[in-house]
Amino acid sequence: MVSSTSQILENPSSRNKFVPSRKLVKLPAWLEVAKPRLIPLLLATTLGGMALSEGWPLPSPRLACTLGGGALAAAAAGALNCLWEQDLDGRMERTSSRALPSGRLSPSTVFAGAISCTLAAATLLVSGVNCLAAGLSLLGICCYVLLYTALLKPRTSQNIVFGGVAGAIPPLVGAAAATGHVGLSGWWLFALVMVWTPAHFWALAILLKDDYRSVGIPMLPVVKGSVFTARAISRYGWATVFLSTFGVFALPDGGLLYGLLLIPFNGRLLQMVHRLASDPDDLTNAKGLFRWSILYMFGICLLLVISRFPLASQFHSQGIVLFTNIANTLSIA
Ligand code: HEM
Ligand SMILES: CC(C)=CCC/C(C)=C/CC/C(C)=C/COP(=O)(O)OP(=O)(O)O
Repeated sequence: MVSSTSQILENPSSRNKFVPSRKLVKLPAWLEVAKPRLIPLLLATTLGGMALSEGWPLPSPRLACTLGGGALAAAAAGALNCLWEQDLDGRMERTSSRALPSGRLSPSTVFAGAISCTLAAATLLVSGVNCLAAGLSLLGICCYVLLYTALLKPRTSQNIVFGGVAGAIPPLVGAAAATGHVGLSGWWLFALVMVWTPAHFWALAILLKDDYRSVGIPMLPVVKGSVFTARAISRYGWATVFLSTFGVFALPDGGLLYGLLLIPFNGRLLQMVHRLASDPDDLTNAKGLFRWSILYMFGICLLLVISRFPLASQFHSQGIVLFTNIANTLSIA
């Protein structure tokens, strides 16, 4: 049975289904504005950027400073986004109960918290990691708040395609923390998060298009409709699958295990993308893809880390020998 978006939004319990952890626990206002539910996946992609580097595994103090600094930077970015959009959030069903529009926090308090988190992040990253990691984190904050939130989101239906650069920066921070520079592998994961973002968010935007339409935000489903958006999601879904396979070569070791374990993740992603493209008006398809998009990206980052285990390296070496022997046998036959 297909529910309309307004029915979904009017019924708070069904709305919570779209943002899985929403129903888990009511967060204190000062924590809520930091958008903490995004941070684990942002840190997972940071870890992925590290695992792709020769510097893996990082010394524990540097690892802790990178993840702590990244979390503080993401919290600052989330708080500044909430500050910038407090009026808009107050007019949208999904966000109207947030701390600023509901008056549970004052703008000056949120601004002071955001600046404090930014300074703490910069201090932690400069002292415990390096200046490149700190600079990239500050760039991430600027891209999210200025490029996406202020400039692109209210103006173009491609806002999340270009604004997605903000969410793709954490892998670069991880690579910079591991080696002091960003190599091709780090840019590969940056590109993968970029092409993953449309499937992740446009699936949610289909569910929330009435909400976005009511406040004049030109998300793609509002401007072009669900059918057009589902087709666009399909293109980005295939691009994500295609690009994800290059992780076999981006990894310094263990690429073979990554490539094998990647198959079910990509199979499920294509299945969810195809289901949505075949019936864009069935909101359960959009909800399922949104949820899977998050698990998918967590899965990719987990595979990258697992691929750096010694056992994965052994599996890779033996696999190469096996393939070489098979190729030699076939060339002789
Ligand atoms: C411009 C790019 C992006 C946009 C517009 C976007 C948008 C959204 C929105 C609107 C939500 C629902 C939030 C809520 O109502 O509480 C959400 C949820 C989420 N996003 Fe994204 N997202 C983007 C990129 C990312 C990136 C790069 C990541 C991590 C790598 C990410 C991870 C998540 C997670 C984990 C959730 C679920 C949060 C929860 O469980 O409450 N998103 N996203
Ligand atoms: C390195 C670094 C700090 C990078 C920043 C990464 C970051 C915080 C990305 C967030 C992406 C995101 C969830 C956008 C949604 O904003 P929205 O305004 O569309 O969501 P909303 O409507 O729920 O407020």
